[in-house]
Amino acid sequence: MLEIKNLTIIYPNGKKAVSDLNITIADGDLYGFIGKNGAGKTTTLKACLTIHDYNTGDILLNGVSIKSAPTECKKRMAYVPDTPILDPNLTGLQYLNFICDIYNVSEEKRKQKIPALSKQLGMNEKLNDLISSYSHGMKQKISLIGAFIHEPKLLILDEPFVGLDPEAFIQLKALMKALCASGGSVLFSSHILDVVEKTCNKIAIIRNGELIRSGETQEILENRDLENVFMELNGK
Ligand SMILES: Nc1ncnc2c1ncn2[C@@H]1O[C@H](COP(=O)(O)OP(=O)(O)OP(=O)(O)O)[C@@H](O)[C@H]1O
Repeated sequence: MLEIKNLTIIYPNGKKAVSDLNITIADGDLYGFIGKNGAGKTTTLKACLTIHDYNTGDILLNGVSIKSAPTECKKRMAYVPDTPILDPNLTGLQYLNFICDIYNVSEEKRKQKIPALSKQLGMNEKLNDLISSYSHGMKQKISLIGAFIHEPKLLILDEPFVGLDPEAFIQLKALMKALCASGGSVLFSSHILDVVEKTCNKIAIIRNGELIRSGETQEILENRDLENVFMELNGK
């Protein structure tokens, strides 16, 4: 379980990007995080990974502050940013083995998971190519494989569907659901409201750094579609 409690983040230039934010992601939750450009999604997600510091409030993973045990917490999480930064001089396979080394994934598990995930996301024939030769979507896919490969308890994804082809799009949704069904959880930001509405059991909506709605998808929708709810909550 991840608890974001009264989180406030102010950038050094004085910009308050996140203000007194509270979100709880329980085991099994597939949690969609939505808001307009600049609402504070990426800043919040990066804080969960200790990439960004926070001014007040706290973020707890299974009751432990990520600030007090950052390495332990990060071992249980995976993160794919909206634009993955990868070493262009590695092949896809070398990158995946590097990730497996960091997370202590056994040889046996690698042999099973690398081909399976690569096939699922359509990268099996590209693994021996250099990352420098990959398109944006391929970089996205290899990063996603690297995130799923060590079976994180919590997967955090920033705009994961951008740039994926339709098949990978469908497979990613299946992988996310499977992770949640096995007791893990996923928190992801997206501007694709249709996917959030149909995939997530919970949704949080942020505006100008403040949480304006969160909870069970069905309760938020109340028989409307998410586009209407989103527009209404944003005063449109
Ligand atoms: N390094 C920074 N220094 C100062 N302000 C920043 C910095 N990074 C982001 N911001 C500001 O913080 C606010 C939140 O930005 P953030 O990137 O978290 O938004 P977002 O919801 O992820 O947006 P998008 O949907 O466009 O990706 C914005 O007003 C943005 O301009």
